[in-house]
Amino acid sequence: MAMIEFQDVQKYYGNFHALKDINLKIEAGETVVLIGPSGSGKSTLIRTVNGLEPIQEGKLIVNGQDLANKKTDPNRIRKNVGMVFQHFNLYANKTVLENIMLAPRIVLKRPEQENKETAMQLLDQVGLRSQANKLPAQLSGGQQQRIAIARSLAMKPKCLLFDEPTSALDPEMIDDVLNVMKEIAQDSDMTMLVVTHEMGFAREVANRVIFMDDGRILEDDTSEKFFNGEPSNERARQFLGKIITH
Ligand SMILES: Nc1ncnc2c1ncn2[C@@H]1O[C@H](COP(=O)(O)OP(=O)(O)OP(=O)(O)O)[C@@H](O)[C@H]1O
Repeated sequence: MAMIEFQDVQKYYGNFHALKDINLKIEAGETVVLIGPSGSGKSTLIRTVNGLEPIQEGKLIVNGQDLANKKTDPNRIRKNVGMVFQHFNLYANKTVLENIMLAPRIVLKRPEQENKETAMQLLDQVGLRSQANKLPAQLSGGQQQRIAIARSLAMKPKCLLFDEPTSALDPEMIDDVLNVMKEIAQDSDMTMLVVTHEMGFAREVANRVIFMDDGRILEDDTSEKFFNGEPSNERARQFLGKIITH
């Protein structure tokens, strides 16, 4: 069974039709990059996957559960589906270590010693062990985002969603975050769905590239075909031309 499956999904904000006829299947272990112009529905789509935005029509099956079914508890989905946001969303008054240990302690009831060991291993993985006792505000944006990724990984999710994880960062911080994401994609069997404008990452790391415009998926290709061939959709071609020349 696919990790994520949209079947004829429609999403409205009031009268505004934000996601139109979405059909999409993402298999476990895939790394999929979602691109498209501002306002095309990328964030909305990714936020439906862990129930942050409800859908109005269709089926959305994530890790075997249908989010369109009112009986499905989004918290059960979120145990297995982590999310990394543009603005990190760390707890400002808790240390780095506490940020990472909090959800496993409360949600998974992970024993304290094991929880701490896992958190320290994750800090090693993102290169920030020495920052364990700092508060988020004492770190750079790039460091905070790597902590946010470690925090998501601490729940041992099957799937990670990234919503423009580098777009709030100074250019010199971006590669550190992308490198952590690349390692996760290459060294684990995590399913990753990433909204990003970083085409180098898309080209190098993604299996698939999905192009959205005006609430619709207009192109869904292997990254090889998307970047080396030509997207068959005219708007996708124009978009690609613009971002690669700028
Ligand atoms: N909470 C909301 N209420 C009403 N309209 C919304 C809401 N969130 C998003 N929208 C609208 O839905 C459309 C899609 O927005 P979304 O944020 O998903 O696009 P996006 O492709 O992620 O854009 P960007 O690249 O600028 O972040 C936009 O027209 C936006 O104004």
